[in-house]
Amino acid sequence: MNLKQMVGIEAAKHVTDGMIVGLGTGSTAYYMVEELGRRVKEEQLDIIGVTTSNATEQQARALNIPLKSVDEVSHVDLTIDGADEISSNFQGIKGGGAALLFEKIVASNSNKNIWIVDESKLVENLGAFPLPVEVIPYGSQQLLNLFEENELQPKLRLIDGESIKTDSGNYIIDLHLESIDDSALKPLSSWLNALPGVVEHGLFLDIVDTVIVGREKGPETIGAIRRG
Ligand SMILES: O=C(CO)[C@H](O)[C@H](O)COP(=O)(O)O
Repeated sequence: MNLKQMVGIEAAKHVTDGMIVGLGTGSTAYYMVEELGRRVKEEQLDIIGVTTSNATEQQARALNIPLKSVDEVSHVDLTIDGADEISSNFQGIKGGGAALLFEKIVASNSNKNIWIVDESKLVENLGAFPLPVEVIPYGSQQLLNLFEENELQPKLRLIDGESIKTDSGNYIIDLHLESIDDSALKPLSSWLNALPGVVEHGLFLDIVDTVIVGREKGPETIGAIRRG
């Protein structure tokens, strides 16, 4: 079993009958969704899933996990998702899979958030992983120019030479920050949120409660972290 599968299965143990569960996106969350699908089928686990991307929705539908949109539920009990980097203060970068907008909406409406990662995702300070910023196409060149002026080394994310489109039809600009001190995260988040054309960014601050880390010797659960 690989480390992503190990943490996916471990996290699924936190899901119990009657829960409304946010289903994350990515290669680690994939295993958690597979395990929930297995439990729905084999153990008649009674849950409602709220997906965070078209890809996860497709996977969950194929597994016959009952689904509702985030707008059809009163709350989400628990969301389980992957992450790209987690700092020593449990702040995170997400969006490597370009699903950050729906992921943040679902996470922000969840009573509890668990992130599942292999140990390579744990860092002292965020920033080695490029920070994704979701922007609407109109005016995106102006945002690229602004980020360039601010020495954030922006790169429009491309696939086969074309701008990738998120599930909402937006572009992703990746910022290359190298290392961001935790004290600079909130000002950076506020600055990005205030820019016209920016829809969302991949800084997930004070959101996670528990992290399950895949280590060679077995899964390790760390946290619980109180939201700020
Ligand atoms: O934020 C995400 C998608 O937008 C993913 O959760 C993140 O990129 C981690 O993915 P993986 O588990 O494949 O490493």
